[in-house]
Amino acid sequence: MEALEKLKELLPREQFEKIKAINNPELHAFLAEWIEWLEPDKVFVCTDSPEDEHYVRWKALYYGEEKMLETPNHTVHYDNYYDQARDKANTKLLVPGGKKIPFLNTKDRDEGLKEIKELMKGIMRGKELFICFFVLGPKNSVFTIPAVQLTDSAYVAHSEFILYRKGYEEFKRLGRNAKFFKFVHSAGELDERKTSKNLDKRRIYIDLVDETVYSVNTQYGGNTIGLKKPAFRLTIQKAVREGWLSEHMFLMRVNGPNGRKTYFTGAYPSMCGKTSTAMIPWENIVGDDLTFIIPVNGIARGANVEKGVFGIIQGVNPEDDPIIWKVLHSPVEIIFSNVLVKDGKPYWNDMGVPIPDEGENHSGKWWRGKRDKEGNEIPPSHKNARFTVSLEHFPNVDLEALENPCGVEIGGMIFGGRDKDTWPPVREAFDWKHGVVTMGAALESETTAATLGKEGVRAFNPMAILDFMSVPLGEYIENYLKFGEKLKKAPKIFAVNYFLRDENGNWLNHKLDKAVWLKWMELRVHGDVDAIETPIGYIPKYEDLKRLFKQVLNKDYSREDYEKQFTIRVPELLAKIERIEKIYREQVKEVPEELFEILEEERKRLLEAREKYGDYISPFVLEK
Ligand SMILES: Nc1nc2c(ncn2[C@@H]2O[C@H](COP(=O)(O)OP(=O)(O)OP(=O)(O)O)[C@@H](O)[C@H]2O)c(=O)[nH]1
Ligand SMILES: O=C([O-])CC(=O)C(=O)O
Ligand SMILES: [Mn+2]
Repeated sequence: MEALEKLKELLPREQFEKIKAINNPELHAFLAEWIEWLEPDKVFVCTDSPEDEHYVRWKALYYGEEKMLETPNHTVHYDNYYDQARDKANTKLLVPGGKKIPFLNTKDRDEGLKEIKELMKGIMRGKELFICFFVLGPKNSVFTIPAVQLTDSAYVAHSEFILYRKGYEEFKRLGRNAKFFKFVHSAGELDERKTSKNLDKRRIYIDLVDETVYSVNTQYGGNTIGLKKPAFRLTIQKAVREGWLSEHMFLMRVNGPNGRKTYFTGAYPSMCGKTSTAMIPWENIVGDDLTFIIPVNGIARGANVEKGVFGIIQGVNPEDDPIIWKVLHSPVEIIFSNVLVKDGKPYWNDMGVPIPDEGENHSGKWWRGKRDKEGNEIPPSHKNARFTVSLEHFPNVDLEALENPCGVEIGGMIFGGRDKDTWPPVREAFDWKHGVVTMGAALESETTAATLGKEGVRAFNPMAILDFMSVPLGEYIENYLKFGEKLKKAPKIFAVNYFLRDENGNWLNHKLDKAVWLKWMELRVHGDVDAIETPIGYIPKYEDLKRLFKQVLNKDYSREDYEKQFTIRVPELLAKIERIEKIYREQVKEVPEELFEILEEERKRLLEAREKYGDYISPFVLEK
């Protein structure tokens, strides 16, 4: 039977008409196949109308996946206690023959599709299926990628309305020409708290051939929100094939002297400061997690893939994050997830105000001192508890940049991670390739609560993207190196480290110091300040930072602090090169030879410097 005829049988008239209005046989076939397979009791097709969005929002409450809070438009959602982060082990790339690719979790495509189909057969009995259309990137632009989401979670659909641009009209406009991504999600059976129950059958399978992602028996956003991390695997593959960049990066405007606007991207692993950097007072946010960068007439132009924030709430306090704090306390549409709720108010760890001793949280009824099955004390909120809100509600959003179909010109690209002892707080690469290799491809960071598993382990995480990598790493890096050659003027590359510690484990920097590093980088993009040449790139001069600390933070910055922070730590840097080289030689294997040459040059520079100045080199010595 023809797909459209089948859909006519499967759907009530009103819903069918909405699908019929999109002239795309591939879409019809996909929907007919899956609606029949999932066996929902009810189907709702979302158009771009405010009524349809409202319907989804309402259903999240009606089905109990979200609850109302006291402030209008605020809701809370809980994920299962053991479903609080991305499940790396059960997230697999389906590739023909199950080809083993270093650092990628692959599975035979046929086997994977068979397994996921069996898990999903009839899984929506008794439930309502939401069919939603969105686009990645600004509408009607070189960045736009349409996507269709099927989900039985009104919470997931609701989150997507907050985070992505609506795409029903775009599907209608494109008709048969739409090349689109597909996402099929089911939260599976729910318990009495409306959280996914069958976590042993949690699976996130990415079909790279058919550009479709399946996610089942989970609700946590990182596993389920199709257009976020599931789509990211697909866009990385697409970007590498087509010669552009799809990155785990914030996008922000740094305001220079005399009204100058300079745009930066920044790639830091999950929970390592993208949101807190892009939200820093003084500057303007465009995006906080995912950026597309496309070469247009020799210029690298960037756009936010999303239009909202799925941000970490722990630690958000009125002093360090005044803007987020204010938005979280205003009556705009927000979903709080996995926070403590007492008398209709949300609370979270380290919020800088007193927190009640009991209430409801991700563990159910909670009291201070409560322990879980493993004997661990349960904090008020989960470390990976988050808030979901549209960027339009932030007073610091750069709306023009967010909506510009041509994106914005990227002046600088930053890499950073959780590194307690090796990299200085900020430095600039000698050139594109030096930055790509020694800052991007060599990135390491300690693991965090954004993924299930042990925290605080130093791990190789090139470009902060390893969790999402979907092509062989060597190909990804080659694409990066070549990208620079397509540009008349390549963005400057920088590396930052917010997480340096002293011998006693104390942070060497305050959370707001990054405001100064940003201003310095902005000046460097335009050649407005000199810098000190070191074996690992250019670092700031003390006088410039002293002036900027005063100007930006109204703080005195001492020579001692500067020296401690910017000392070139030769043994640690050499050890890092050893580790990275070994990983690329022995594990990744197929890598452009250039990567090894660039690492070798850096090693040589470090060895020569050690000969001259010793293991720990003060920046004042190098300045001379
Ligand atoms: N010590 C220290 N911690 C910081 C700093 N900046 C951010 N953090 C911590 O980093 C964590 C938050 O990182 P986010 O900015 O929300 O993370 P993100 O990179 O946006 O992560 P995802 O949304 O998971 O991709 C919190 O635990 C912050 O306290 C800093 O300058 N110093
Ligand atoms: O995708 C998520 O779960 C949230 C996020 O940004 C990340 O983990 O990098
Ligand atoms: Mn992220």
